[in-house]
Amino acid sequence: MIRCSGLSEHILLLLKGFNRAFGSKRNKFGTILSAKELHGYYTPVSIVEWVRQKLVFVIRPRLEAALPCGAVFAPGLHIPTRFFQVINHGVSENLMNEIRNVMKEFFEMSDDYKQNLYSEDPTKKCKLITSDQRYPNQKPYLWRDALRHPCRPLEPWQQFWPEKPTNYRECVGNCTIEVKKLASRILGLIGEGLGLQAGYFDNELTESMLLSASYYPPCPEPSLTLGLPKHADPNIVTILLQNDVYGLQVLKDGNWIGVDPLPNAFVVNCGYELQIISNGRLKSVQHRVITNSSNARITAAFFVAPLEGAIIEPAKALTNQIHPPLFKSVKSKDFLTQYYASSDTVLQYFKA
Ligand SMILES: O=C(O)CCC(=O)C(=O)O
Ligand SMILES: [Fe+2]
Repeated sequence: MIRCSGLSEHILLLLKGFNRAFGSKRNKFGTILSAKELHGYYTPVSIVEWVRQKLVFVIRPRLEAALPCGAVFAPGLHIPTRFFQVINHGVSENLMNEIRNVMKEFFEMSDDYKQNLYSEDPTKKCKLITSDQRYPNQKPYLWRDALRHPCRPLEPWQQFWPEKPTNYRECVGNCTIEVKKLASRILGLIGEGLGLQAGYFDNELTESMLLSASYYPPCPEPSLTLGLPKHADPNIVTILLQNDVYGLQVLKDGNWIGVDPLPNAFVVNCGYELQIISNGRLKSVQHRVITNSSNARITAAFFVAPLEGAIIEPAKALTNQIHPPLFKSVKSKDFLTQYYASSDTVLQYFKA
């Protein structure tokens, strides 16, 4: 029987047993662990108080190119590594609330129901996973349940989505359509900023989408856990819906920077495959999720991704004698296989 990250005696004892091995400090947003602490799991190291800064660009009405997004991705400019949030993005507030509610209802359903969706089979595409099962082998302890399934193309997959809550399929289906439109607009701007032909991404490069909905319950020992460890996403772009609970952090110059939830905003970040296509001009940023002891955090990450057979390679328009391709061509499917084998070092395998 799974017990989805809800506290079991076992976990509580285990956590207490480690006696704050991270030795980390809290600020009002939860526990901040330094990069060094995370590399040396369980090794008490000096405490570094990370100052929380904003690393957030808000794209104002209708994502127009003249506004901050346009500036960030303007042609010819050095394009910095960025996470940004979009507001006024065209996805209705109602739909955003509905998806938050449906995810909350799903994760709060009985374990008996969720048991049917739970799987540890890495080849299974629609499944619920939980960190509970893997205690105590995780370093650090992860404190998250996640429901993952493809949501595009819709037809073959929708039948495997949860049947309950009863509006789950309709709500996620509608949200998928809207998020895809938003992703196309953002990628249109990114393409423009990179100097690519219009519609560069409107094809098999963005035809697939995976939903990963995460539930981070309150954790009695946030200093010993993470919701998600440090990682960078593999795909083209990720569009993330958060509830109002803080937890996402981005690694910038060795510091973890908090990404404040803005009401009804989506967080957008680029993945390694976009890094390859942009020939290194865009970077897939490392991020992680911290836990807190008082509020459940719920997010829905839509990973916009290529079809399995799509070829990922630096765009021809971005390479020449002065800027040779930095990466080899690779089928998206093979790239992902390598990512899941060694996510931190995956790009090294495809260096030209
Ligand atoms: O839940 C979050 O805030 C981030 C999720 C995430 O980074 C991921 O699923 O890759
Ligand atoms: Fe991520």
